[in-house]
Amino acid sequence: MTETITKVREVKLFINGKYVESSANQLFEVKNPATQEVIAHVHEATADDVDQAARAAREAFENGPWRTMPLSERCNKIRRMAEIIIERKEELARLEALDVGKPYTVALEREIPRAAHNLSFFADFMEQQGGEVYPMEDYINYTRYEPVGVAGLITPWNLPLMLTTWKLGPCLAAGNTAIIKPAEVTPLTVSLLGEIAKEAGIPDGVVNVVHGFGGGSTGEYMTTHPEIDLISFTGETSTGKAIMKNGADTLKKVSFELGGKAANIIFEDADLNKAIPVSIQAAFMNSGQVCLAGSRILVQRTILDKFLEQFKAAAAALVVGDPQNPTTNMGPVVSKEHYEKVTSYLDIAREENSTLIYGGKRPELPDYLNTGYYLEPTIYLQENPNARICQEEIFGPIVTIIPFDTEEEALSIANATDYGLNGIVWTENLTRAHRISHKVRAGTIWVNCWFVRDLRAPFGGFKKSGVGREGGHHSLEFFTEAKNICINLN
Ligand SMILES: NC(=O)C1=CN([C@@H]2O[C@H](COP(=O)(O)OP(=O)(O)OC[C@H]3O[C@@H](n4cnc5c(N)ncnc54)[C@H](O)[C@@H]3O)[C@@H](O)[C@H]2O)C=CC1
Ligand SMILES: O=C(O)/C=C/C=C(\O)C(=O)O
Repeated sequence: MTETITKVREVKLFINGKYVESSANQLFEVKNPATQEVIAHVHEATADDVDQAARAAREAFENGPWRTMPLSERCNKIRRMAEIIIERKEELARLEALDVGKPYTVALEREIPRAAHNLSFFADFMEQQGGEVYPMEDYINYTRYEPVGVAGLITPWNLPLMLTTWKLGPCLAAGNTAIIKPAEVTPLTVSLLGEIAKEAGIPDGVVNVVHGFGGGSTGEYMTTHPEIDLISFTGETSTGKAIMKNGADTLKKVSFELGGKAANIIFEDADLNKAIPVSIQAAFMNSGQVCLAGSRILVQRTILDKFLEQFKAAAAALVVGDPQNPTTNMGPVVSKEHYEKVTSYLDIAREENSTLIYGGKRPELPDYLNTGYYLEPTIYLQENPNARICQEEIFGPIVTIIPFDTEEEALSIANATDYGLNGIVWTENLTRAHRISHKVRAGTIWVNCWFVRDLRAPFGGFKKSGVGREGGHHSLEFFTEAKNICINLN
């Protein structure tokens, strides 16, 4: 292993253009999920530190040049951030693989480029925005979209740099200043965003990064701080509820992208040559730690045996191993706590009389990975769509296949969930594709594909999968205040 991988880093806060230490000298450890080795000592932001960050961000917003500089200048600096991310992409991908346990190749080829694109996309998109004009007989109204102020961006551990920049891009393009808090288990790549912003010429105080935990720690200090105007959050549904409650006293604007339990519906006329490999990705990409995962596979009974045979063979072909190895398809799950949660579903599945089709135990691995949080890609068959493994977000490499007979039954199972982030449909019948897409209650429906993203499109969840939408003008609306100006023409 290279020195970049094995060294233990000290990760500091980034406030007002400088790396600073925790004011209470509180540090916590971060471990490599593939080996349990300590990889970082991270400074935890106290209430005072969050206050410092909020003051710096407020000062940069009110009195700094950021929100008033020419739009092209602001957007050029954001695009420069994107370029720096690409210039540092191998380093960032190594860190993401080390911290999250995701395959290096996936981070390098997919997530880090997407992180850069999140920034450059919103810089370009912002520059293309027009306005609204409402003429009256003797008056004319026109609208301006002005930045809201100081934004708190709280992100999860599954796609750290990608999900943080997905919020940071529109936040900065609209002229806000930001305080970012990555998840405590995966702070490494996001901890570099402050210095990347500074190198790109973004003024001090505009991008601040704090580290720490959620309730009773940094996350809560942010959601209750009066100088933070809005919170954009991605993570668990119950955390979204806590943030909403904590943000109520200061009337924060909130946007939440929360959990999911997507139905991946495979009709008998599906092209299995396409459906199987994509469904494998949808089930096991990032060890199933994706809110968009197709974790409930609804298969029409007429093709069930064929599907099971091919799906099982494809799962068995996945290479589970060292995330840093370029041939690895699947690494460990992110942490001990999460491993315990995910593997508890093996017992639950057994108690619910689910049929184990594949996996269900630790894979055989080289000795140095023996302490890693590994689970084989695991497939269950379950006839009862109300079983816990069919209803709860496991967020790990466990997928459940649920048979159905008719289209109506498939729809009813697909919608019988508290979540509604996305759905997936496999059919060669165009009218059925549209019919099902209209009836599944979820924010994104992918037909004969999965995780295809156009950043202009709305992204977010129905029901308990979210509040608000991200993407294109939806993101910009969240990060701006609309102002109407009415001019008397006489
Ligand atoms: N995108 C998604 O849908 C994700 C869902 N999850 C689900 O959530 C479960 C727990 O994972 P966690 O990382 O613990 O997710 P989480 O929702 O608790 O954490 C996400 C972020 O929110 C922060 N946070 C937690 N509590 C907070 C609070 N009260 N106030 C402010 N910030 C707070 C965390 O420090 C982290 O930065 C997973 O097992 C998985 O089921 C986890 C990550 C992403
Ligand atoms: O493509 C995106 O913007 C987001 C993808 C995935 C998540 O939000 C998630 O897994 O949390």
